[in-house]
Amino acid sequence: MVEKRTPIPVHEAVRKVMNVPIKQHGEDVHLHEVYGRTLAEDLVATHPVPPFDRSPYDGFAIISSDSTEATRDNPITFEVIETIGAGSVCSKKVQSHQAVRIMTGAQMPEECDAIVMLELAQAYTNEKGSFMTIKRSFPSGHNISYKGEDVTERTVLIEKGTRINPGTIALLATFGYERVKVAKRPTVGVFATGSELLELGDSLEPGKIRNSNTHMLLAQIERAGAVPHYFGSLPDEFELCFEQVKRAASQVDMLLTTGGVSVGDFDLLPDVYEKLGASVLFNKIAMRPGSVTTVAVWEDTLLYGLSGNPSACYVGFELFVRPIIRTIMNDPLPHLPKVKATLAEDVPKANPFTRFVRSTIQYQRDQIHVAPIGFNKSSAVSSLAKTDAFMVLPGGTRGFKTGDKVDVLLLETDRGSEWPWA
Ligand SMILES: Nc1nc2c(c(=O)[nH]1)N[C@H]1C(S)=C(S)[C@@H](COP(=O)(O)OP(=O)(O)OC[C@H]3O[C@@H](n4cnc5c(N)ncnc54)[C@H](O)[C@@H]3O)O[C@H]1N2
Ligand code: MOO
Ligand SMILES: [Mg+2]
Repeated sequence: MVEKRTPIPVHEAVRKVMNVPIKQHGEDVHLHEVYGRTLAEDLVATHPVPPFDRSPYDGFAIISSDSTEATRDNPITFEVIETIGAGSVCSKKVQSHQAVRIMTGAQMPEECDAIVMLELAQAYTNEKGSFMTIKRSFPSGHNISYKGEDVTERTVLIEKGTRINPGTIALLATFGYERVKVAKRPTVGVFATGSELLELGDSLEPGKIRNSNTHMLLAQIERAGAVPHYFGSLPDEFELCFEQVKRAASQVDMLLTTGGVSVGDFDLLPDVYEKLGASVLFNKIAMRPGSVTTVAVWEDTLLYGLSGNPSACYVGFELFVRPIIRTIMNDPLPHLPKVKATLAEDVPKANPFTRFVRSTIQYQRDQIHVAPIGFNKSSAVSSLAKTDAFMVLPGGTRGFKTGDKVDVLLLETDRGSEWPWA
């Protein structure tokens, strides 16, 4: 008798996976290597930015009250006592009707409270020294970039779990972080299973196909931010699969296999999980593709039996593996982000299971349009190359029409979502 499996709803399957206890670790990494990683602790401002009042222009620093009477008909002259560029500080005490020639970024002389741009002053030198004349008044605070105007001390600037982008790196550098505490990336092992599989350099033979899934998965693992570890391909031989899976599982945080999880004579993963004594969370989900996706826990390792069918394998990864990787990396938004989009063409075929249609999105004026990509069977590999979103069509008997609003899960974005499931 073929084993009868009971499908569970997608959201329940995701919840079961998310409930598995995971361990989060941090590590110190050089600033030049943290792009794309996630912060393992809040980034707090250790000093104000800028750290001192400074000039935002090349100009003259003055005491503003000296300029009050200045007009076109009553120009006022200042003695220029020093010139300072960014990085230098004024060495003299500025007296009434004195000015300091100051460049952008240089610290304000203590006594001064306004900056006159070079263009608004007439500078000259004679035997008595250097001078400049202005023909209008400047209020106190004119053209000053104040200490702390960008960032005040002790503000939490970026929360733990944020993915580090170039802007984050600028901020980290501002506060002198040479090494940054980031979330340790989990290592995710990958095995292909299937006696039909050829490797990349092999020529086609009757009945055989090249293994595409594991190479795709290695890239999906990287896209999710984890470290892929490729263990190779296994033929459909039970003892070998059992030994190899057992050995590999103890070396990684998660182990993915593709193929061999359905009910066929050579689908060996269910028996591997049984012999290991792994606890199987589910082995059938009410979704297409990827209904056979199986997840088991063995010791501290999550074992994913992803489908051998390429599209099913791809979807299974994004729905069930990605959020765990992101969670291990402290991401508070570990799931694929969900948006509403307008269907750009009819999707007539109904299905009782929730469908994740490999799709492409287009931003048109104020709307997102979504269209399925070509051949959309579970076995399809061609449609994956152009996939940047999954259209989520709830199970039921009806098809969907052009113009319908549908849910879409976005794949090509760093920013995730909280819980996209109803
Ligand atoms: N009687 C039933 N048959 C099947 C059922 C079922 O419920 N009852 N489920 C079907 C569904 S749905 C799927 S999906 C597949 C899942 O099959 P498996 O996960 O067991 O995978 P395999 O049988 O090993 O292979 C399926 C298919 O994928 C190709 N494959 C496998 N590995 C790779 C790889 N690394 N790269 C590219 N392609 C791969 C393999 O050659 C097969 O064509 O089962 C249905 N059957
Ligand atoms: O697991 Mo299958 O992919 O639903 O066609
Ligand atoms: Mg099979």
